Amino acid sequence: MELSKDKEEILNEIDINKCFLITGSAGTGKTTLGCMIGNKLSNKINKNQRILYLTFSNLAKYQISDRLNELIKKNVIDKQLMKIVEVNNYHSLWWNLICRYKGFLNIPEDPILLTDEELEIQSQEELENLKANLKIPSDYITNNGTINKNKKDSLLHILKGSALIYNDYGPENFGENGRKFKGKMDFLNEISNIIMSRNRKGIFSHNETIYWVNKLLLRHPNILSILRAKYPIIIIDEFQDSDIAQWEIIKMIEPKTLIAMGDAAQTIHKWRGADPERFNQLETFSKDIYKAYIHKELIKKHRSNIDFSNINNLNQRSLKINIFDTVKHNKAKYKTKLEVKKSIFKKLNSYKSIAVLCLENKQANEITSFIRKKNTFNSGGCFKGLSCRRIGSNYSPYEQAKSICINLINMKELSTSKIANEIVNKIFFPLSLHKVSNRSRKDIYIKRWTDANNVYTKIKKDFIQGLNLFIDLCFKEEKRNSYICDRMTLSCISYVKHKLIIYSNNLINGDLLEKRAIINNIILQYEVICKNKFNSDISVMTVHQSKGREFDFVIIPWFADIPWESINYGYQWDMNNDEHQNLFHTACTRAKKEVEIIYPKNNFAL
Ligand SMILES: Nc1ncnc2c1ncn2[C@@H]1O[C@H](COP(=O)(O)OP(=O)(O)OP(=O)(O)O)[C@@H](O)[C@H]1O
Repeated sequence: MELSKDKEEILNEIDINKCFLITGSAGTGKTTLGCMIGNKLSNKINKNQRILYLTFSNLAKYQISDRLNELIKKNVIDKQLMKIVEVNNYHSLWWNLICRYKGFLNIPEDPILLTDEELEIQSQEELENLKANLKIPSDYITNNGTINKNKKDSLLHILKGSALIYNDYGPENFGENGRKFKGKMDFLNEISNIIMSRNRKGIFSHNETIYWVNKLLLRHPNILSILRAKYPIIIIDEFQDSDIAQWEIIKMIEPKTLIAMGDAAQTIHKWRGADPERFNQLETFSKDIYKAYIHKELIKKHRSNIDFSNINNLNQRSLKINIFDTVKHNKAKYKTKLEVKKSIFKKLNSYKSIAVLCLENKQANEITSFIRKKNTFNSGGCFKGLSCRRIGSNYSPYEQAKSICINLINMKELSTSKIANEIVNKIFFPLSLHKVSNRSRKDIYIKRWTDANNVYTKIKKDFIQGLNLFIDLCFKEEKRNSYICDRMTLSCISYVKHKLIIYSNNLINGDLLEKRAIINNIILQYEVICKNKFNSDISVMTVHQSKGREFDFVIIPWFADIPWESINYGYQWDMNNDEHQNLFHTACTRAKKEVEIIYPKNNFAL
């Protein structure tokens, strides 16, 4: 890989005890450069230390691991780097710390993380209790005594954990979500107590983990020192999206060398506290700590020769439909889905990777089902069903299977029972296998726990039979979430199943490194097979989930200033809102070759 001059300069200058801010627009190679920086600094740490490559979400974590693998394959970086660099996201890092140091936090049980569904049920119940005890501020209650429908979501939102950090750092620092609670500190305090008592029983949601890590590090300087010693070098990707609480912890760790990378134009988490002001805060912080603070701007774009941030380079397709006419909204939706599928068919053979990027999950789910289904028309004729991946969905077997493999690589001990635990936890996360009492879960969860426990026991007794049971449960989960199991899904799961069986046979012989290499290979082959087998790689996701990814062809459906669902409900593109401008910019710049935007006549969002 040829290095542009700007990157060469950075790699020459990079050294320990320095703080770097590397900015650059989409596709200028920030993530790639982060991997190379890790490579350059790898000889500056000892064998017990790690370079922490920190990012935002699970999906972004996989992106970085993929990039590392790619660069190893191209011999740009050393393959030993996989063992030196720990790629992690904020949430997992916090969660690992809580699990490891639970005793210091007075958390008696083995802590468990609630699933989204569990958290929803739990917070609904807590909201009802608050209402029954007249603890909800009057402006949330309507004249007939019910909770205001529009405000209910924000109440549930703080009950799901955010109240703790709003209470600690001030709600005004957490974007639109937090600002709704400005001036309501007593109420936030009340909710924080509810959440804390839930946490003290060992039950958590991701949202409050950062609060506990903050307390842990403030109260136990020795733990902070351990962390500081373990991660002398921290590289942060997508720095523009970190919130104040995340930034405070990085400042506390105060790594010897800090490298932050970002692009203000891709700030898409303002609604929850992201702020490009972080760039200035980094500079201020670095002054007293580091030998040097260096800001570099990457200029050369590698992803594409076309500037997709320029509206003139986008193909715009107006649907012959006027939403305010006699036409039903459902018909508008149907036409959009049809248009998306038509575009995919047209480009299937020209482009290797195609992505449909939506504003919201619901839209992405509907489009996924439509693409996977066979569609027949009244006028005769039909569209056949196509395999496509729904990236970002919690239970997508494709992502599940891949994350299982990645987790296997990261496992310190490799034993059958570890693998069993890992697999079961992935699917039935967070139902802790030994700790869940019948009283602590509703019937449906007890049922799922029983299923999980069966897989666990089976895998320990007979690995292959256990895996079969696991695969069956994957399908069951897939159906529960009403995604159609298509050829791609089936093929992915059975491929991983097959490879895991081979892997289990290898468990008997070979050393740890060899085993890790085997799994590493599985992931690479898995990706290649999926792409080759289905000749085109079609994925559907939200724009948020597409962060850091790239595709030959990007389709943005329903780029309209009215919501997808109906004109009174749902989420709509609002290009007067700078966060939406950034989202649109992020979506368009995922493309390497072509972008197509589809919208109903007269409702183009720009
Ligand atoms: N020095 C280089 N030479 C050639 N190609 C490169 C180079 N650096 C990066 N690329 C390629 O350019 C593309 C974009 O790189 P990368 O994802 O690292 O950019 P980025 O700045 O992190 O993008 P984004 O901000 O959109 O996430 C990738 O396909 C990568 O392989």
